[in-house]
Amino acid sequence: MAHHHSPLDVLLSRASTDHLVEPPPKGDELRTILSAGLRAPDHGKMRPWRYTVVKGKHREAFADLVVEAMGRQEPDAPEGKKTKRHHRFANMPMIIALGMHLQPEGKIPVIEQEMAVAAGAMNVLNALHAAGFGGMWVTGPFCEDRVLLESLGLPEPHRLAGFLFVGTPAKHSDERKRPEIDDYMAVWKGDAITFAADAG
Ligand SMILES: Cc1cc2nc3c(=O)[nH]c(=O)nc-3n(C[C@H](O)[C@H](O)[C@H](O)COP(=O)(O)O)c2cc1C
Repeated sequence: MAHHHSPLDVLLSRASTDHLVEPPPKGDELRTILSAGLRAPDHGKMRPWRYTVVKGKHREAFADLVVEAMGRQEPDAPEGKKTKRHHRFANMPMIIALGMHLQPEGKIPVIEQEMAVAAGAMNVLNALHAAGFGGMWVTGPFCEDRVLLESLGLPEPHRLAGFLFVGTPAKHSDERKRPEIDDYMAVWKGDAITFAADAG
C-alpha cells in the first residue's frame, strides 16, 4: 500500500492512468483528497477552485451533456468519436470537473488564478495516488461550452480547466520512462545558461 512509502516516493511514483475501475474515493476520503487541492498556492486568496463531482447513476446523463457540448463545439466530429467519448464519460468510476471561479476585474492576473486551479489539480492527483487511487486530467473543446459549464455550476466568468477521471487503477501501470532531471535544471552562476533539454 502507498502508506508504506515516504511522501517523496509517492510524488515520484505518480503516473496518470485512465484504466480505472471501482471504487472511487467516497465520503470523507473524497473530501480529504479534494482538501489537498485547496492547499495550492493562491495569490490574493482568490480561492478559485470549484470541484463538481459526477458519479454513480448520474454519469449517463452527464455523458449525454458532454456529447451534446461536443456537437456544438466540434460539429464535424465523427459519430464514432462521440460514441467513444460517451462511453468513456459514462463508465469512469468518477469524474471531477475542475471549475475555475475567475475574477477578471480582480487585482490578481487571471493567469495566476488559473495557475492556482492547476496547482490544486496536481495536488488532487497526488493525493489520489497517495491514497491508493488513480486519476487522469483530460480536456477538449467541449470544456469551452457554456451550456455544459452552466450545468456544472460554472456560469460566467467561471471557466473549466478540464476533468479528472478518478477511480482505482485497474492494474499496475508499466513504469514509463521519465526525462532526466539534469536536462531540465541548471544552477545559475552568473554566466549564460542553456538547458540540455533545449539542445539540438
Ligand atoms: C491541462 C491538461 C489537459 C490534458 N488533456 C488531455 C486529454 O484531453 N487527453 C489525454 O490523453 N491527455 C491529456 N492530458 C495529459 C494526461 O493528463 C497525462 O498527463 C498524460 O497522459 C501523461 O501522463 P503522466 O501524467 O503520467 O505523465 C492533459 C494534461 C493536462 C495538464
